[in-house]
Order: sequence, then structure tokens, then C-alpha cells
Amino acid sequence: MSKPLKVVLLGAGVVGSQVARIILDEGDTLEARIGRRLELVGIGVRRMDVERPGIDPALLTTDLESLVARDDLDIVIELIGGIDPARSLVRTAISNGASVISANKALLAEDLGELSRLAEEKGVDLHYEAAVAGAIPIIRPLRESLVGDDITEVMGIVNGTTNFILDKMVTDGVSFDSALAEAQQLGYAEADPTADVGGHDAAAKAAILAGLAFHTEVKGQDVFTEGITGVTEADIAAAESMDCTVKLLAVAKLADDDRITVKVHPAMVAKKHPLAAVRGAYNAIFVNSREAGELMFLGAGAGGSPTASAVMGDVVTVGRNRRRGTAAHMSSGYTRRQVAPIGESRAQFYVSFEVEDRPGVLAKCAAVFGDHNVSLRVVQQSYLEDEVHEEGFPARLGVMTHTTTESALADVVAELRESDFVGSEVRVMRLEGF
Ligand SMILES: NC(=O)C1=CN([C@@H]2O[C@H](COP(=O)(O)OP(=O)(O)OC[C@H]3O[C@@H](n4cnc5c(N)ncnc54)[C@H](O)[C@@H]3O)[C@@H](O)[C@H]2O)C=CC1
Ligand SMILES: N[C@@H](CC=O)C(=O)O
Ligand code: NA
Repeated sequence: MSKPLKVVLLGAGVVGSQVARIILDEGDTLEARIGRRLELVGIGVRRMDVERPGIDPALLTTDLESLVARDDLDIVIELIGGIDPARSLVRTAISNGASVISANKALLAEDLGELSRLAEEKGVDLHYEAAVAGAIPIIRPLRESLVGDDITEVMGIVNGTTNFILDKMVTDGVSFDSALAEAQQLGYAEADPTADVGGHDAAAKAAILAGLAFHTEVKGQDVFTEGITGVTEADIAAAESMDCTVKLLAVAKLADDDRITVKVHPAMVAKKHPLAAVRGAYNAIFVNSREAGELMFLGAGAGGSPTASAVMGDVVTVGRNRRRGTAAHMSSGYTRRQVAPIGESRAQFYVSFEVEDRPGVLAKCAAVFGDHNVSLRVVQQSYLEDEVHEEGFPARLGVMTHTTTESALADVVAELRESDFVGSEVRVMRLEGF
């Protein structure tokens, strides 16, 4: 009988506990699918005094370094999150000949290129399906299914926590703080939820997606990032008035000059667009490619069990490779495409601001847009009789632009802010689905 594959699990939190459950409960099924039995030989944890039903305490250790230093491991599953010590643990595991599976987008958005090269050099696998959009198969489609095609755009909702919060705020009128607390309780949020609400988790995922889609290396810091902490109830109401809903989007595009733009920001999404209907902690990703056209991937983007599903897919894949004595070498950062400055990225915008209510003001506002070559698509004016507004500025203009560059729009906003006929607050939201 062939020897079992030795597996080490690092982290037994929301995702790790579910992965441990599946490995321990589904041994026969996994063996049938892999062709070798999995033997969980150790679980690295931070605290020993936590109750972990179904897990033999003899498997637990707080000495993760010694666990990954073993030279007889087949698979190390990294589910502790964060950069350090995850980075050195993963490096040690690979260096010692183990294949690695990780859900750690924060680490991968910094080190994917280097870790892939190390894995290739050592002849082991590095898989990370769970790192982007939880249960949704998106890494494998980009790495394998679509690798013969040319992808031009990847766009979608890649953070479950923020989608859950925005959905709760819009549909149930729940406050930001209580929606976030519920997302944490349900296991959707990162250990530090500022990574979610600040957009950094989505930026890490956008970097990974863009790197794979465009065959280059993109790091989290290359991604223009705006989170949802600045989204106000007024923004949500403005979106409703435009028949839109507010979503946190990740957008990566290949431009005509072969550079790419990658950004994460809240956007007003037209309700007729499929992304507007993505509820709760669900994620959805559109991929546009030259031959396949538009593809959409939808499903649970966060949570213990859904994320464990993605991890286990990788475990079976890697297990099969180990059985055959192979590893799939799949890093392809050969294009070395550059990330263009954010100012060159293009979008449609919704700009809203309070104005004086006197003849000629609308024309002056329109001229500010025109002077910067920004074309107007829709202009709404409302009179703020019953609303709180800045003294002397009793009307509100809501302007939807045609597609323009971020830098042109920034120039418009700067000029509006300085104009004496415009109130002090000029709010901007990008638009999608028009
Ligand atoms: N929760 C989710 O929905 C998803 C999480 N992920 C990723 O999966 C990974 C794990 O996430 P969760 O399970 O949600 O986090 P978690 O915070 O519930 O679990 C992490 C566990 O690792 C332990 N840990 C952290 N540092 C450690 C160290 N140095 N030594 C020993 N133990 C340590 C913690 O005590 C905790 O029990 C993260 O990289 C996260 O970004 C990815 C997709 C979805
Ligand atoms: N915190 C993340 C978890 C999955 O990646 C999210 O909310 O999407
Ligand atoms: Na995934």
C-alpha cells in the first residue's frame, strides 16, 4: 500500500477549522479522489487552550517553525493570514520540498512572484484558489482555462465583508458599524477588518487577478485603493435616485498602449447591471477576453466552509500531483507590463455639489467640465428647501459624465471646489453599467 501524503495545517481559525474538519471527516472520499490517503500530521495554532471539537490535541503545536522545518511533508496549508510569520513559514515549507496551499492574499499580493519562482525552482506546487473570492473558482480559470486566450479586463466584487455591509445598509437601513460587527461574527472579515473596509483586501485580490490575467507581476501597492469608509448615507441615497446601488469594485484593464490599470473603489452600479444584484457576502467577477468574450463567475466570497471548499480543491489537485511525482509550473509573469498611473485610468463619474441659485450658475458649472474636456451625460438639479444645506447654496447639482480620465475629473473637482458659486463639499463616485 502506498504511503499517505503528510499534511500540515497552519492556523485553525474560521477557515482552518473547516479544512481540518473536511480532512479528518472525509478521509475515504479524499483518498478515492487523490489516489493516496491524506495524513494530517500537525496543526500550528497560536493558543492551545481553545476547544477544538473533533481534533486530536496531540496534533496541535504552537511551534510552527519546527512543523514546517520537517523534510517529510507533502503539503503545507497556510491559513494563519498576515505577512509575518506566514512569509517565512511558507518559504521554509517550499524550501524543504513541501507543496504549499495558501488563502493569504495579503502575503501573495506582496510575494507571489518570488514564491512562485521558489516553488518552481524546488519543483513543488503553490496553489491559492481560496485567496481570491473565496469559493468561486477564479484563480484556476485564469491560470489554466483561459491561459490560451487574451484577457482584456477583469472586474467585479471581490470582498464579501464590504458587499455584506453595503447590502445591509441599502436594503435593511442597518448602520455601518452594526453591519460590520455582523460580518465579523459570521467569519467574513479579516482579523483586522480595516483591511476590508479600507479596500486593501480587495486591492490585494485585484493585484493577484491582474497579475494572472495580464501575465505580469502586480503588487498590492500598485493598486489605486479607496475603501468604503467614506461612503455616506447621502451617497447611497444619490445612487438610489439614479437607479443604482453602491458596490466596492475591483477593476483591472489592459489599455491600448499595453499598460494596465488596476483600481479598487466604491462605485454606483446601475441596477440593470448583474453586479448590482450581488447580495450579502457573495462575490462576482467579470472576465473579458478576446476569444471567449464576457464570462461571469459568481458565488460565496467569504466564510469558513465556502473558503474551505476552495482550499480542498487545491489539496486534491496538489495531492494528485504529489502522487504522480509532478508539480504544475504555472507562473507566467513574462510580459512585464507596466501599471499606468491612476490619472490615466478611464471611467464615468457622478459628481454632486451644492450651488448658488442664481442665473448663469448652471452654465458656469458646465463650463468647468467643458474646460477640462469632460463631457456631460446627465445633469440633475434639485432644490434643497427641506434638506440641510450650506448657507447660500440652496440647490444641488448631480452630474453624470461620459467616460473620461481620472486626472481630467480630478482637475474638474479641484476647480469646482475653488469656485465661489459651488458649496464646500464636492462628492465623486465612479459609475458602472451605463
Ligand atoms: N474568512 C474568510 O472568509 C476568508 C479568509 N481568507 C484568508 O484565509 C486566512 C485565514 O483566515 P481566517 O480563518 O478567516 O482567519 P482567522 O483569524 O479566523 O484564523 C487565523 C488563525 O490563525 C491563527 N494564527 C495567526 N497567526 C498565528 C501564528 N503566528 N501562529 C499560530 N497561529 C496563528 C489565529 O490564532 C487564528 O486562529 C487569511 O489569510 C484570510 O485572509 C481567504 C478567503 C476567505
Ligand atoms: N475578508 C474577506 C474574506 C475573503 O477573502 C472578505 O470579506 O471577502
Ligand atoms: Na476563489
